[in-house]
Amino acid sequence: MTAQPIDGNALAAKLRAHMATEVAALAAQGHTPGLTVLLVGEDPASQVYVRNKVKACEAIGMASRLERHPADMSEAALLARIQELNADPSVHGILVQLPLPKHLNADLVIETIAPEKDVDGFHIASAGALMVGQPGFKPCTPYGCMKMLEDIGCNPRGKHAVVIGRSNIVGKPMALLLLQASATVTICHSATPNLAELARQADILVAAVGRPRFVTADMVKPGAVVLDVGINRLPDGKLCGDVDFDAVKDVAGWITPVPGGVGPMTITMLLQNTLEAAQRRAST
Ligand SMILES: Nc1nc(=O)c2c([nH]1)NC[C@@H]1CN(c3ccc(C(=O)N[C@@H](CCC(=O)O)C(=O)O)cc3)C=[N+]21
Repeated sequence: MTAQPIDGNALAAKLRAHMATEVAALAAQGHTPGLTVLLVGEDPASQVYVRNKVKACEAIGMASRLERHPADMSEAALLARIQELNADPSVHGILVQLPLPKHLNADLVIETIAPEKDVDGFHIASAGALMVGQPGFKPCTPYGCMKMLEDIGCNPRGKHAVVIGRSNIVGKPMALLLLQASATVTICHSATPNLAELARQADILVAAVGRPRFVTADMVKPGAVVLDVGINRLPDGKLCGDVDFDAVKDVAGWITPVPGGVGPMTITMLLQNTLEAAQRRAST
């Protein structure tokens, strides 16, 4: 059996084309959706990601601003800048690129973003809303994974979903979204003794571990949907997921590649959240 690839670039393009029409409608009313990305320091990977986000905004007609700040920016200055952006009506979404330099308290920085502009979905208010099923911004990577399931016609209801990883930005919100969609959810992590055995029971397997090719073919149930959230840079410079794609593709029913899978969907859902922030603002 050969798995069908889930083309994140194609789905992203389809969703972005639809969003572009909504952006144009808002712009015509004088509410061009605006995203401001704050980059502190010069981490080379962050530079690339941030540029991709800004380009993606511009491609669908959104206004995006990239603010670069020096690596030694003080916490007080960063918090003050976020407060200014909170008060700026032309800014609908604020994204502070992570990781931040060590001297900055990332939790405090994120909690300073106004929840209605938290398009990353990282604020405690967004996490809490997701936890109790109230409206709020969903973290972009798990949100994008849910869109991919929808696109291939995979309804999680009654399925066993296994999430490997328990981070606040992927594993935990992914599990909550799957639970909300009525899956039976298992979360595995580094202290799970029978991780391979649990993974093998998954109808939907989400790998968010951060270790290249962690999920091997023997950990996958034949026909399962495998979503690979990992973006690992190998010593040769190539990108590689958390799933051993070449082996797992012969077992799974569906599989996301890396690159070209979940990554482009993460950026797409950032655009979606920014669009929603602008729509809410325009209707008040
Ligand atoms: N506040 C904040 N929000 C984030 O969403 C955030 C962040 N900080 N810090 C860094 C990570 C990383 N991240 C990626 C998103 C898309 C791709 C992506 O589209 N990757 C392409 C490949 C790009 C390449 O070739 O390098 C793909 O998978 O096809 C990658 C990485 C968002 N992050």
